[in-house]
Amino acid sequence: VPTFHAAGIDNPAALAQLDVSHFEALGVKDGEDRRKLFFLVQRIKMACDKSDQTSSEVDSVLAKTMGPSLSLNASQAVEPDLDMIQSSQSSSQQSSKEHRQEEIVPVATQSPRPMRRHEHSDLTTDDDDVFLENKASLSNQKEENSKPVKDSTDLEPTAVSVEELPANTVTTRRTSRRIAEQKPVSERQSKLAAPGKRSSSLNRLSVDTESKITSRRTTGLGPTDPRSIPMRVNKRLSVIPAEAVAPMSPLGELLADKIDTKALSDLPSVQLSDSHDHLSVSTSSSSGDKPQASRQSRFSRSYTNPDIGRPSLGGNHQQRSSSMNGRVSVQGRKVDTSFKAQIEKLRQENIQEYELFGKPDANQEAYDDNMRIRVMVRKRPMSRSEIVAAGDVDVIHPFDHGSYGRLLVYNPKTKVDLTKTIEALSFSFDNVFDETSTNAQIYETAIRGMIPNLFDGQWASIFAYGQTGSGKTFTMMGSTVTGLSENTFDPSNLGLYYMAALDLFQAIRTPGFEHFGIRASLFEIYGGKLYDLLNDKEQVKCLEDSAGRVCFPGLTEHDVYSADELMDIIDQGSSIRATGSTSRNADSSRSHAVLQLHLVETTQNGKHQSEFSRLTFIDLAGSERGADTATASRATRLEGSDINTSLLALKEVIRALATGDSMAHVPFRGSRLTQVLKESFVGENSQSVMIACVSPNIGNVEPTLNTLRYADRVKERNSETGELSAAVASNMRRKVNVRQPPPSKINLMKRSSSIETDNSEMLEELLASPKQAERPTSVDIDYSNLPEDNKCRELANELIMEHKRIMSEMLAMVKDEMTIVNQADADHEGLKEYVSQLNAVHEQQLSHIAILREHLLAYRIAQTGGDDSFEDLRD
Ligand SMILES: Nc1ncnc2c1ncn2[C@@H]1O[C@H](COP(=O)(O)OP(=O)(O)OP(=O)(O)O)[C@@H](O)[C@H]1O
Repeated sequence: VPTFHAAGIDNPAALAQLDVSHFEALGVKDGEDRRKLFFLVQRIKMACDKSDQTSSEVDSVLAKTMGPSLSLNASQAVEPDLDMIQSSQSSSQQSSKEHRQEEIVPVATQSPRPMRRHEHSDLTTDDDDVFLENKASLSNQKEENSKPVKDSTDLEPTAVSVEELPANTVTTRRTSRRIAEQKPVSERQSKLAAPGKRSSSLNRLSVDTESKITSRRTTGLGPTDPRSIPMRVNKRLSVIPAEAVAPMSPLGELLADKIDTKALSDLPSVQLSDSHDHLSVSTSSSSGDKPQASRQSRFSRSYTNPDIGRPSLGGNHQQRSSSMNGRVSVQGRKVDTSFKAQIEKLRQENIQEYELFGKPDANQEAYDDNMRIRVMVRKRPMSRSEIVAAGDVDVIHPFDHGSYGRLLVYNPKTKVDLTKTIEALSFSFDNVFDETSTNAQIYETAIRGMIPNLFDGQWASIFAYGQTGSGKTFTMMGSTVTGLSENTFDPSNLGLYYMAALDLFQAIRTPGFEHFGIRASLFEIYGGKLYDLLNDKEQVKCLEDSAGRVCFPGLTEHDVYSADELMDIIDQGSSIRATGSTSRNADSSRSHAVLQLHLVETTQNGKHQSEFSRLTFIDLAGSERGADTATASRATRLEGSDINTSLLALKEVIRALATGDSMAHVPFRGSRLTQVLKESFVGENSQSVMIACVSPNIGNVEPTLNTLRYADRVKERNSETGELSAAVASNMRRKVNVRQPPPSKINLMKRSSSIETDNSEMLEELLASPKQAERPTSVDIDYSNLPEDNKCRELANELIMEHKRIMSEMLAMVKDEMTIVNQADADHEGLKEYVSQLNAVHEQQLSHIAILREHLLAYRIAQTGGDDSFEDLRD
């Protein structure tokens, strides 16, 4: 701080002009310190830009951020206020009586109005003290009060004669009559205190040094008018050395240590910003689903249009300009207050910060191929119709931080006073992809690494989730349904189906792996029923055998011998997939499409083929909101309800998978979708990738947020730091457990410049990596060898942990239930949907309770040796 002062940066406005690029020159080497300075400067700018506020607010911001010691030039901050008071006083004295009547409204009838500049004085009152200290004057007032007041024109202003006051006193302009009128004393005084309270920020740099001011009536009464109201005034810091007031804040000390005086003094002289926009730090949170404490983003800011809902700046503005040595010119400029302009400004700031502090290290290990569940978000480009309809306002801002990806959503808000603001909500995922990303990049990042694991007997599944029209089918199928159309062939945007098939066929042609073959089946789940898309939409059953394995009697499996052949049959099947129209997508997929690629192994005698592993792609139906289908037919709305139920169940299943909860208790029966996918999840080393697709335009911000919250629930990364939640972190990686020697070398086809990695290296690494310790699940623990006490303790711990987990699940479900019940309440037409949704919720709740009861009973049995009257309620 002294360094700043020495360098001539002696007021907050000047400090605000320090650009982040200066910090390094100032010798602030540490990235974290630069980040803090960056925020400090933003906040100072914010305060400076609030052009109808006094400079004291800037001091307040500084005081909050760095401690009072930064009020280097507090005297400067005071002077303008006194000037203002004086000028307002003199103008008051000269003004007409009518004018006074207009301005000075009796307290009792005073209506709320914007505070005038002269009222931002430093007055605070302490009701009790004033009351005690001024009994005499109060009794005089009572006498005065007892005199009838004829009408408001009787009121005369009590203005303070500034000339007669000592320096450093602050005055207020009020009528003694007004003060004394009708109100009890304490009430009056609290009214009087209001300006001081409202401008409490002005007092932040003050010390409680008492002085009295003496008011006198401008007309008739002498300087020692007994009716004058003495008040406690906070004397400004200008007369007190800053160091004497408060110790330097830790950040202030830090900066004082780190800033290089010489470098600072070499800085070019700074100019004041003339920006109108008001930058404020938003405390908004990104997700309604979970605790919000960690949700505030360091990028989260909001802009407010300063010109709406504010009193006119007028002369006060001029005052501010002069108080800043005349270097501010903030009047008369047209400010673009549109959402687009505000978002653009935020975007630039966030890019700047990302460049400085968030960019990943080039050497940073970005991808972990052994991640069990990977959640990624893909933003699609703006479509032409969106550009026309929404004016090209892009609200999604992805940032790649290497080991995780972050995404800001600029959520537009219009307040009741019509002020337009942007709230930036932050989310973190394993990876985020911007609108320039290609299917090839997504494949390379998340899917290619899973292919060798299939030859290890592991199952894998890939989901595309998102609002209708957000790009799920584009991601799965490619740029033109199959990606194979000659007209629009784009090798980087071939579908994930196709790219995976290329790798698989390449692998099974490798010598030593000829005994493997590929079969494909394609079906859709529509309205809780399964239809075979490769067999004229014949209905297929989904049954569980006695061993709990899910089978699909009637589902056709087709031998395929090349990627192109596979795409041909997918193309045929997709053409009969159920689609419908919603208000958002004229060709919306109304079903979940499931493509299963079975890796089959021929037995040694060559007669039998058995399934060795499976790669499943699920192109989920659009995650509809009620609003999307509000104008659609009843059948469409019923479809929507079924889709919602299955997606809800899927979320819970994937979450259970991510946290490593015992698969035995996962509510697979919550929906047909999860029942069908059970087999893909239960393998302890199975891997899943969720690709959440989002539309970038401002009109879709609400469904986009819903998609992100859905995806976020799976891993619950810290929205700001990207850190994984404890539950997920311990179960994040698959346990490498090679049962089958993988292909010694898979020569993967090179399809485009962006896919050139050879998987053989990855496989070798995988083989070399030590086998991870098995993490027993609750059902795996063998308690028989533990001493009784330990066993009980273990079980009690388990019970408590499980109880906590289930409580949080239940809370999330209650939220979902609230949405469901409110919808039903608002729309009695949709009762059938409501009943089916409620049923699904109950099924899940019951399954949670069953799990908890199991733990409870296990504990009780261990505790009592089985001799317990505890009722088994599970049935
Ligand atoms: N990454 C992208 N690049 C270019 N165009 C895209 C991209 N993603 C989607 N699109 C285009 O957006 C439109 C909608 O995409 P798509 O049909 O894949 O949405 P969807 O999420 O599958 O919708 P629904 O759930 O209703 O089936 C299509 O015209 C598609 O070509």
